[in-house]
Amino acid sequence: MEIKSNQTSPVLTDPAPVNKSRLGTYSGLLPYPPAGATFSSGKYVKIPRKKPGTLDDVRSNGWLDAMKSSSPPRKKLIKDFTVQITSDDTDTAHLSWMLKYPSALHSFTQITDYAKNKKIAMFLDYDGTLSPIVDDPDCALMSSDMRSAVRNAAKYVPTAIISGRSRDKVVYELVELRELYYAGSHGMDIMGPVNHSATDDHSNNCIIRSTDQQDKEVNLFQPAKEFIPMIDEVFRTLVENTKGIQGSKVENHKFCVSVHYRNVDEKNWPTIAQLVHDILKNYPRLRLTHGRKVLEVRPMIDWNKGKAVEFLLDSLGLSKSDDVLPIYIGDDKTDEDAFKVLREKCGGYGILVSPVPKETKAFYSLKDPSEVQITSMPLPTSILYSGLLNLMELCVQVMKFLESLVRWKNKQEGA
Ligand SMILES: O=P(O)(O)OC[C@H]1O[C@H](O[C@H]2O[C@H](CO)[C@@H](O)[C@H](O)[C@H]2O)[C@H](O)[C@@H](O)[C@@H]1O
Repeated sequence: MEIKSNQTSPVLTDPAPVNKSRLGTYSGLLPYPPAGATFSSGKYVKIPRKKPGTLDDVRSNGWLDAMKSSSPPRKKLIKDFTVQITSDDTDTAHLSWMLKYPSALHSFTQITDYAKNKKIAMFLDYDGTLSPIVDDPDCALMSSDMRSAVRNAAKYVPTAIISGRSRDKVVYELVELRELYYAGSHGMDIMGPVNHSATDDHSNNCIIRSTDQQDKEVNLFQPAKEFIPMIDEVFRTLVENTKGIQGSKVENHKFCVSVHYRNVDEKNWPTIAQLVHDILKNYPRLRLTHGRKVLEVRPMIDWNKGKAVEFLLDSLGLSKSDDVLPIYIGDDKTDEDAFKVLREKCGGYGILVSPVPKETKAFYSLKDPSEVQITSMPLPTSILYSGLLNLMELCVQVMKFLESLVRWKNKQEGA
């Protein structure tokens, strides 16, 4: 991947035709459909509001369906999961899914055989991968064992965390490991290594040469920098307007905003969806994506976790060789962009962390292995146990994978 020196921005920040000359072509960026709008610079209380829409808006554009399918409510999942595991149909469906996306742990030898004589680069998502999905996003902590596993992996292979959260939150509050590279806000805020052989990267105005806390030279890449005031404005509007919706939570990730509805009564989902929809009408340069019980508002730029992987591989000097094996572990829709890049462009492996079969661009999967144990328990106990296991076990599998990798690397280097 090359950064062209004659460009001012790698990002499609303004789709209006008059600004086309500002559009960069970072790694073949393609424009999003024109939105033809300008930045609103007013304070959130002064935003000229378009007429609020009707709930039909969010029904007809599919938002509600996407919200309902964005990870089933935990109790329902556990119940279905527990009841269904005795069913032959589910077993068959699951087995055929596992044939398509085999367990990364069971296939570990196959992976390492392929990795022999290659440089591995490890990319990890945070929520649902390194920490279990919990009701309160502020309580999604990674265990100290997981932290050690990630730290050890980073001793052997360059390791980066690519999260939807703000980079600062992930680095300073959640992960706290200085030896990693980080991309926050779904890849729109990257702190990565300086690739001295890439001579022209610093001429791109989205890249700022900086130093990290250990005074190490780093590159800061923020392709949506000009959206910061807009995102802040939308954040404050959303906080204000969702005040009355019990259980809702809005997070500001600097380059994107998350509107959580995990703890909102399902009968109020249409209201929260419509509210976000109405606000977005005032910001045609922002778009919405769906995560796990979360609506994510982000700039309409052609940048995602997949592009972030490409950018980091390039920064690491690992983008142009066949002897590189990038591995990406993630659980969410936004991770699919990275799985796709690995599968189609980088010759790497995506690993999907999921308790249920899902369509994915990943190559391998990591799934809760505890279902066999819990069938033998009486139903209420099994529901309780599977709840606890479900929360923790997926992350434990990720940890086991990282530990296996470290043991293998260790052995290789000792050999
Ligand atoms: O890319 P990620 O690191 O996976 O971040 C995606 C979102 O993760 C967080 O929300 C999700 O996890 C929460 C804690 O388990 C959960 O309560 C929520 O329902 C999930 O959507 C984070 O709070 C979001 O801002 C991220 O976008």
